[in-house]
Amino acid sequence: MTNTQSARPLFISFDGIDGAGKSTQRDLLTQWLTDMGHEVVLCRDPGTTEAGERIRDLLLHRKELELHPRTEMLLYMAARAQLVDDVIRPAIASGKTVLCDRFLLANIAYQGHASGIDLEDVRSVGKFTVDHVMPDLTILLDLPEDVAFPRLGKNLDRMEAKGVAFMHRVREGFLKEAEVYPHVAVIDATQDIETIQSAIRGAVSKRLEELAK
Ligand SMILES: Nc1ncnc2c1ncn2[C@@H]1O[C@H](COP(=O)(O)OP(=O)(O)O)[C@@H](O)[C@H]1O
Ligand SMILES: Cc1cn([C@H]2C[C@H](O)[C@@H](COP(=O)(O)OP(=O)(O)O)O2)c(=O)[nH]c1=O
Repeated sequence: MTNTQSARPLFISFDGIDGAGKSTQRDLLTQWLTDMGHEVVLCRDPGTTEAGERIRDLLLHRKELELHPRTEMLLYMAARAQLVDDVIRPAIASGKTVLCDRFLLANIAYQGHASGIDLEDVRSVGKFTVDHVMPDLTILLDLPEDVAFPRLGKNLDRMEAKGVAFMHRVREGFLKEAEVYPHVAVIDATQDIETIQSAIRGAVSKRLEELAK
């Protein structure tokens, strides 16, 4: 692979159930991509923009507010629309590589598969929301909920507080979606941090090669 090919800008999202190790792996991948010549922009969904961070606070930390599943789904979408327009699209346009903690796939798994919103509704609002900006690659960190849950500590946010049975449905949802959602690499996240990172680097290299063709 030439340097030009390896530094081709990419949009990569990380997903998986809570406690899967997304932030740990994203930080390690940032280092590797930076060494390869990528200018990396980090973001999180929901969040990153000022509006998005306020929506995130409402969604995850204002647990006293009752949110209907449709409201919740739309708030995640609203935060994402702002993130796409303010951060992701401009970063891609200026040749930067974007690593995003979660993206549309999480909406489909959490609010669709696990909370019961019609999947076609989530997909169609999602299509409108991302407005053609989709990840080149989604890293899906897969592990059983009873391994991930104890990693979460005591202060559970609104989604984590839904419990282990909910996380089981989220995991099943992610795995089903991996068969239809574009360019998902499912990585066994029960392994040690270095082994997972090397599997992720393998998936990124493979995708870079495909895109260079
Ligand atoms: N492969 C792993 N094995 C064991 N513990 C891990 C692994 N990856 C991450 N952790 C730990 O699990 C916790 C959650 O990891 P984090 O990267 O914050 O996950 P997420 O961003 O998916 O919530 C952290 O304490 C982290 O050190
Ligand atoms: C993007 C997105 C996230 N979520 C949930 C998944 C997580 O529980 C939560 C975001 O938290 P997360 O990204 O796991 O951050 P942290 O590591 O700080 O807890 O929001 C949805 O339910 N739908 C969505 O569309």
